[in-house]
Amino acid sequence: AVFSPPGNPGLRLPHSVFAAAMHVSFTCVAPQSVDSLHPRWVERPVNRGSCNCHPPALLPRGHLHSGTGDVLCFVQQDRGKATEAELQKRYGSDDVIFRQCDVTDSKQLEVRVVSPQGPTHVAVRALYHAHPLSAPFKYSSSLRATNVMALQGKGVFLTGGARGIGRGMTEALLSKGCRVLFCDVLVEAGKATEAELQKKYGADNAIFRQCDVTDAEQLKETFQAAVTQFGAVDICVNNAGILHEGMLDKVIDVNVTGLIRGSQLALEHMRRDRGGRGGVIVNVSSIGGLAPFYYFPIYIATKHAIVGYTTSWAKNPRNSEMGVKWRVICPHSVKTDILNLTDDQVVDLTDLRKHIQKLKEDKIMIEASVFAEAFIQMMEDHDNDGVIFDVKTNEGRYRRRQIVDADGVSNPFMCD
Ligand SMILES: NC(=O)C1=CN([C@@H]2O[C@H](COP(=O)(O)OP(=O)(O)OC[C@H]3O[C@@H](n4cnc5c(N)ncnc54)[C@H](O)[C@@H]3O)[C@@H](O)[C@H]2O)C=CC1
Ligand SMILES: CCCCCC(=O)/C=C/C=C\C/C=C\C/C=C\CCCC(=O)O
Repeated sequence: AVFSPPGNPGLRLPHSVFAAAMHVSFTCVAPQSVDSLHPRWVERPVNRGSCNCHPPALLPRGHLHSGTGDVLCFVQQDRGKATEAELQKRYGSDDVIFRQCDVTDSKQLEVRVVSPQGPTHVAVRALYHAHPLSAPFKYSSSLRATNVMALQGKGVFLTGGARGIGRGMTEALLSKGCRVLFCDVLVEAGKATEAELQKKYGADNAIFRQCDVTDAEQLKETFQAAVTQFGAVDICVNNAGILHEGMLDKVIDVNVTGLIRGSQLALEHMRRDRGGRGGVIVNVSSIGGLAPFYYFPIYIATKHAIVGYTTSWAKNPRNSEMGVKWRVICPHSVKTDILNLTDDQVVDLTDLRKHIQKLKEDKIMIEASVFAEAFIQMMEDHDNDGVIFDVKTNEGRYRRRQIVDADGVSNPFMCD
């Protein structure tokens, strides 16, 4: 079942109704400028057996899927082999495979573009077609039976976005075509981030509002501002958090109460059974929400609370009726300002500093941008209820690790 879009008779796209019934997702990529005109793109046409068609060497790492076998085919044997070697080093030899194949030869395509991993993959018929406006243009259908959530055009509300992980996630979401209203108590940093992001993604798409998540009224107004701005909030990321063992009430107010209020606002707004259009609520916990660490017991307690709260909602049997998904993220260590700790903030700063130093030396501590890439993969991979993801250090990708419980925990996702 195929149709050709008006004005582009050479393109044959699968009919979406059939695609949904078969649990197969199809992607059509229409590069127009930078990447497509890059000389390497022209020289190295790629036909990936997954959902994008950019040359891998130019792709941000987060765009490459992991785990279940991407098959690349190139016409040129030597270039294909070099790319395979480069990608296998990064993603493992089972994950990326090169086959020489001319996609204009349908026999070759069917026979060669089959993963040796067998039955989970099927050969795809890819169409290779010169786009009249730019460089070679092609599309391929996905080898994977995953349900990809399109982020393009989604309205996002995110707390604690002026810097660090929140800023990283904001920028990553914008780069996927989301429109983000992010808030923070840090006005100067918030405005500076807003100015930078607006330059890149447009003034209507990246919006900063000053807001303290511990102030229920302010939080409600700021959430409402996002709804007004975007028409609806589809994704709510409760990320704001602090670490200070000397400030019991404040830490609980920000990390737990503020996050729960943010989740409640989002749930009420998104619920399909109450007129909303559904959505995803993402709460930022920590690896310290899953295990004890003696340096900051109060902080750890709040992060356990976040896991408990979010996973309890994730277990609600009415989630599909409400159209709301719950995600809890548990990073290990990400290079941000939260690391700039003073003596009164933790139990044993001298010892903790040694650990932090070691994490840096061992390259276990990751950049916020790398973390954000994996976050995007988690968001796009929409069939992942009950799955734990881990993020391989500084590789910016996640790997499905373990089904926790079929109807249980949504997505703790750990940077280990
Ligand atoms: N960096 C790391 O290694 C890890 C961080 N996390 C969590 O990630 C989240 C983000 O932290 P980072 O980016 O690392 O730290 P960060 O300190 O750079 O960012 C936190 C942001 O939240 C904002 N914020 C704090 N209190 C607020 C309030 N009352 N209202 C609104 N905004 C407020 C801060 O101003 C800041 O911009 C936090 O929830 C943190 O607990 C979790 C595990 C590891
Ligand atoms: C290992 C606890 C991680 C908690 C991460 C977190 O939510 C916030 C951390 C803020 C500052 C310190 C950052 C990282 C290092 C922390 C602990 C190192 C301990 C390593 C270990 O014992 O495995």
